[in-house]
Amino acid sequence: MRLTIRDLSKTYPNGVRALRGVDLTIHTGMFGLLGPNGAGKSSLMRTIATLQEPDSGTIQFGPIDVLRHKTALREVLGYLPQEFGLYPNLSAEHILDHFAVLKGVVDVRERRAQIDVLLEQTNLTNARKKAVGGFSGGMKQRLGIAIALLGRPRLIIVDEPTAGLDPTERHRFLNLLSDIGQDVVVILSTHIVEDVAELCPNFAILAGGEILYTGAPEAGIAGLRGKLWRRVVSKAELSELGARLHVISTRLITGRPVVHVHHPESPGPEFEPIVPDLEDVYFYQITNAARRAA
Ligand SMILES: Nc1ncnc2c1ncn2[C@@H]1O[C@H](COP(=O)(O)OP(=O)(O)OP(=O)(O)O)[C@@H](O)[C@H]1O
Repeated sequence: MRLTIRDLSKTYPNGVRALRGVDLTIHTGMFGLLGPNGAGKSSLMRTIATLQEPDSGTIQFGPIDVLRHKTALREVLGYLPQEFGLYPNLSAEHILDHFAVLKGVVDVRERRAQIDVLLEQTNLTNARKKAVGGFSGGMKQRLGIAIALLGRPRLIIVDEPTAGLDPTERHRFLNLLSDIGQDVVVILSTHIVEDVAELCPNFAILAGGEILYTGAPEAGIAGLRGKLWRRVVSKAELSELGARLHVISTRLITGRPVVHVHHPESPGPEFEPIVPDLEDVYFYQITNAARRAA
């Protein structure tokens, strides 16, 4: 199954252009959608999930024309939104049962079987009878993904699922996602570059409602090889450097600013070459778009 998005645009009534001619082709497996706050990620996820209408454009999932046949899409969709509420007094098992009915899993035995498998997969079997009000953030997210997986969806959308999770829970969640993403389309929307680097064979960078890059992480990294340089600078030098060179990021390392610069050859003897990573790809694309717009 393939998800094809063409020329998708959305302007909210307050004039914010959240999506500007988005084109994306997403194949089976894990696909990362990276972007800063306000990039338009949730707007895109909600539109694919048929929860809001675009102004123009098309979305095709396999044989389904998503914007015309919303019910057909919903039947194959598992969606974990950025924020979701759960009745605190109900048990995980009870909540899953409730959502399974809503998803159309009407046969009791089939429902029980799916719930057992999902509780096991999300490591919640021991907590199945506990009220979810007492669940940790990680447990709630795992229950969220279990709910999203009910009814065996073919398209799974998870919107910023690891925000607020501690490293152990984050890894547990990411491992779970990568297990799921073998034979279905999984879109992981996030502003955490590491999540994409660890999991996604393909990804896109969205900013200001536009796709800035789409491809494999390694291809993005290869495109920067030999063109990135670093230097420790004084705080006073920062703005002068920024005016002269394409500074893609500034990090404080033990309190001293270290700049990463994009340049076809060494910008000077004080600079040393660096091996690019996905974070550099992300910052390069974001700053490049800002420079084009300036
Ligand atoms: N219902 C709405 N009405 C008006 N503006 C909106 C609405 N929803 C989102 N926006 C605006 O559209 C832009 C894109 O927002 P969106 O939530 O899609 O981005 P995002 O990439 O998911 O951001 P975040 O990572 O902060 O959740 C932002 O400027 C946001 O303020």
